[in-house]
Parts: sequence; structure tokens; C-alpha cells
Amino acid sequence: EVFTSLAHLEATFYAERDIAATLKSFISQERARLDQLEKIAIDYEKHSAAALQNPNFYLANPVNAFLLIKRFTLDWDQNVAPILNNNTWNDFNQDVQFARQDLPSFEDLTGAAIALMRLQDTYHLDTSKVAHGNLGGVMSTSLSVDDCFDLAKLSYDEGDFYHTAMWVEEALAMLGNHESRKDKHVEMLDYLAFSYYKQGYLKHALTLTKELLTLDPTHTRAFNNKRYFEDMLIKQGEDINSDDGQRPAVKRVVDEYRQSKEFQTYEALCRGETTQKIKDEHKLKCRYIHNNHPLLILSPVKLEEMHLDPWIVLIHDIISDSEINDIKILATPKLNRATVQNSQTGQLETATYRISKSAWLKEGDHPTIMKLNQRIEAITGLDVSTAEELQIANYGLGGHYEPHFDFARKEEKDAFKSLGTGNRIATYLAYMTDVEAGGATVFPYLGLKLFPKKGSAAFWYNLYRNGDGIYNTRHAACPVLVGVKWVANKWFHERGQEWRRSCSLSPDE
Ligand SMILES: O=C(O)CCC(=O)C(=O)O
Ligand SMILES: [Fe+2]
Repeated sequence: EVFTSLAHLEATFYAERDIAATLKSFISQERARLDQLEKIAIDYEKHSAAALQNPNFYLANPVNAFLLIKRFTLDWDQNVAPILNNNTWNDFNQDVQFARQDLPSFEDLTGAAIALMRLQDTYHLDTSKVAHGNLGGVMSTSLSVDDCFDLAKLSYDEGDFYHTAMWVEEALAMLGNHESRKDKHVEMLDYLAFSYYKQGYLKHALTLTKELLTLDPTHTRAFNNKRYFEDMLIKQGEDINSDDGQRPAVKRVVDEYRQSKEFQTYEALCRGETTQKIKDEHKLKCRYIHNNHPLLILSPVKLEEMHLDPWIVLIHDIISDSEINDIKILATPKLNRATVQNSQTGQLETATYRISKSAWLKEGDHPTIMKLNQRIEAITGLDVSTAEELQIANYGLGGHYEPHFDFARKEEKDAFKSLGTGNRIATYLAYMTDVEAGGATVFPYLGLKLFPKKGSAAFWYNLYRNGDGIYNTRHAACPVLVGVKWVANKWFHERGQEWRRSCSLSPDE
């Protein structure tokens, strides 16, 4: 099981509480047992001390001799061995193992490390700052030398030598020159040299290996590596003594997509940068709307235009805290806890795509959902009966959703076939949390970023009236840096909207 959703990671705290209780009862039972053992030990001590004052005299008495023998045979078997063997851990172990089902696994640890590295990349976080608990200005817990080194090793196991080097450097800087931690120092240099070598920085790998050998001249592998690096450099016609010892300026190696303009723009927008001027920004307006709908006439909703073409709006204060609470509770047991596998590679999907988990809520399950659907219908003027059920997503550690369209492209004819309601005509995306840092919804082609605000919802059309996709609606959910992100998605489909689209929210196009 992979804990990608924070709602589920929360279960760890309950498991932790249960384990604490189990350990405490084990300890109190053990304490009683150890008290008994201590009494026996004291008795032996006193007895032997007395006897040893004059052993011959003591043993001259046959009863004493008999009792002494009995002490370590019959008495031992009946009174001491049971106490010694009665280690009650097995009884408790079951409880601990039961609680452990709700604890994260090593897979989760790897996933969390990968998520941290992604956050570091996307938000340009300085390693040292992260290590000291500064996440882009939001303070969190700081990491120890060993924490940093463990992060490095986890990256190493993933074949990510770029982050390995970064985090070993940090661990080394924090370690300083402690003679007492020389073994750690040597191990770190070993990792560091190898990760520079893997990234193609032979000279620096050689320098670090020499440094390692001054600390530990008996390190056989380092000795062999040194020769290997030197041979390689000589073969390349390089001077093996020319490294200045400076840390090379390492470039992050990323796949082609990550180098693309779209991905770069997505990440820049996530960081809050301006990538292009919002078109016709001065024409954007805020207004109250009621659509002549009975639900809204007495309490019109606030609509804020965020973009004109395509038309993207935010609607404010349309879902209350108690409604949000209801939805979270309804969705939590349904959040999919299974490991998500990439259908093509069979790999765990924690690293690349959406690491949030989501759940569909059955319509009419609950009065809150019904009320919400009615309100969404009143606001959008679209038919909710042919729309998809509300989909609730809880973004976990670094949870994100890379750039995508909500509608199916021409070549994806079958995408929504089973629904029988046509393509996704519009998206209604409600934010159910404020996110402390990160987690924006961004539109790379428009330079637009929407920051989650609890109780607000975004709305846009994905299709033109003729059914063609509006490609500029391509959007993404930025990784959550600090905080928790919950959203509710309502996707409207073409069927059922034939008479409606012209009524209300639609732009004057
Ligand atoms: O969570 C967000 O900000 C966007 C989510 C999204 O685009 C989707 O679920 O299709
Ligand atoms: Fe989307």
C-alpha cells in the first residue's frame, strides 16, 4: 500500500497511538516480571555470599547440600525458568503487527523521498534551506545529518544521482570534521564520489576518492576506484591532477517532456511566476449572479472572471465549511488505497503522474451532495443529471496532476463512450481547502494560475458550441508544497446541455 493521500497517512497517527498503548502494557508486564527476576537474583546473591564465607562448613550439612542441588534443578525449573521464558512479547506482538497494517511501508518512504525531490525541483528549493526546515518560506521540521544522508541514499537507490549528490553535500556540510563520525564521513564521500562519477564528473569523483583515501587509506574499493578514474582520465587525454576541488555545476538531467516549454511554463506558474500577460486582463469583471434561479435570487453568488477567452471564472463562497466536512467524511472511506500502477510500464505511479487518490461520490447518497448538485446546476445553468458524479480528490505528499485536457481529443473517440453522454463540455472544480503553499491550478497556454481558496470553485467550458475542444483550457494541478489539498470535480457532458448552454454562465461568444 502506498500512502499518497494525506487522509490515509493520518491513519498512521492512530496506529502510532495504538502501538504506544501496546508497548506501555508490555512494559508494565515486563517490569513486574523483571521485579520477580530481581528478587531471585538478590536471593542468589545473599545465599552465595553467606555460603561462600565457609563453603565446606555449609556443605558439610547434607540438608544444605540437598537444598543447593534442588535450588538449581527442581526449583529452577519450577520457579525461575518460567519467569525467564515468560517473555510476553509474543502476546503483544500480534497487536503491534495489527497496528502495523496501518503504518507506512518502505515503498511509502521511497515515494515520499521522490515527492520531496520533485518539490525541490519544481519550487527551486535550496537543499540547505529544506534541511533547516524552510520550505519556500514556510517553516517545518529540520533534518538531521542522518536524515539528509538517508534522503541521499534513497535517491541513490532510485538511480537519481543528481539528488544523491545534493543531499550528500548537505549531510557533509552538517557533519563537519568530527573525528568520532569518521566512518560516516568516509561512507558519504564514497556515495558522493560515485554519484559524481555517474553524472560524468570524473575529475571531481577522483578528487573526492583521494579525499576518502586520506581518511581511510585501507579502503580497498576507493583504492580501486581511484585507479579506475585515473585510467579513464588518462585515456581521455586529461590531466589527472588538474581538478580544482570545486563542486562542479551539475545540471539536472530530465526527460524531453520536462524540458519542453509547456512543462517549464507549468513549473514557473506553480512557483507563482508570471509567464505571459493575461490577455485583456483589464476587461475582467466581478459580479453577482443569480441566473433567475430560485435558489440564487435571494442569495446571488460572487463571480470573478479570471480569463475571457477561453472564459474561466471563479465563483466564491459557494460551499460551506460544514458541507465540506460532510464531503470529506463521505469520501474518505472511498479513497482508493491500492497502489496505482502505470498501465504501460507496470511501474508504481507515485513518481510521475497524479499521486492523489480520488473517489466518486454516488449522487443522492447524502443530502449535502444533493444540495450541492442543485446549487451547481443553479450556478452553471447546466444539467447535472447527465454530469459525472462528484469526484473528490485528496492530494498527498507533493500530490499533483501534470498538464492535461479535461475533454477527449478527436483521436480518443472512446474516452467517454461508456458514459454515453458525449464529451466533457465543462469543468466545475471546487476547492475544499486553502493550501498553505503550492497546489495552484495553472493554465500554461494562458499564463493563468488559480490558487485554491476554501469554498470557491473554478468553472470553464472545455468545448466550443460546435463540440470542438478548446485547447487553451489545458491545465495542471501544481504539487502541494505545504498543506493539504482537497478538491471536488464535477464534469458536465454534452448530452442534456443542448438547451441550456445558452442560458446562463456561458460567455458572450
Ligand atoms: O486539482 C486541480 O487543481 C485540478 C484538477 C484537475 O485538473 C482534474 O482533476 O482534472
Ligand atoms: Fe483537469
